[in-house]
Amino acid sequence: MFVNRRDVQIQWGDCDPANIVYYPRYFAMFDDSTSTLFEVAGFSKQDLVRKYGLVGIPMVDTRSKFYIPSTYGDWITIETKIESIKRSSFEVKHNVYKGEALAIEGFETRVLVGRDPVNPDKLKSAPFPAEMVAKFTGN
Ligand SMILES: CC(C)(COP(=O)(O)OP(=O)(O)OC[C@H]1O[C@@H](n2cnc3c(N)ncnc32)[C@H](O)[C@@H]1OP(=O)(O)O)[C@@H](O)C(=O)NCCC(=O)NCCSC(=O)c1ccc(O)cc1
Repeated sequence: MFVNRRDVQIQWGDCDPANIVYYPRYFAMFDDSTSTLFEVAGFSKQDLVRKYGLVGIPMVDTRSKFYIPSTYGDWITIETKIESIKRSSFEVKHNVYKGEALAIEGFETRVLVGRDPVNPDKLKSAPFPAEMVAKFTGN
């Protein structure tokens, strides 16, 4: 299974008056982590558009579980992987570590989409290309 890890330093502007990270900031970090996962796996946004004729990977379901708070100056490590792929939809898992400790779990269901051939103003789910499945899952 393909995994990407990135270290993120919490900034002053990420925090609320209680000096802990305001939770929507984690969702923005998770979005960056999913984009980075695709990029590092060799599927940049430009590749999705130009090579595969896709438009993007919109979110259809997401949630998180928060165990340990962080504040400005802290470093966290976000570990991201695709846990499963169906036809066009896939499950992304983010594990956030503070040192060795699991601080947050993030869950996403996303869908690979292209333009609807009938109405190009609309998005339409698209099957996962086999080479992308192989890279992310090892199958
Ligand atoms: C994504 C869609 C275009 C797919 O619609 P359709 O083309 O009609 O496909 P379907 O309804 O058949 O569903 C396709 C698959 O998604 C699955 N699906 C659809 N909705 C859901 C939900 N809510 N949960 C779980 N799975 C779902 C469905 O089971 C199908 O699975 P597969 O068997 O693996 O193919 C449509 O569901 C949609 O527009 N949903 C709203 C998406 C949205 O507004 N999200 C929030 C903002 S987008 C965003 O944040 C973003 C991030 C990154 C980007 O690059 C782009 C956008």
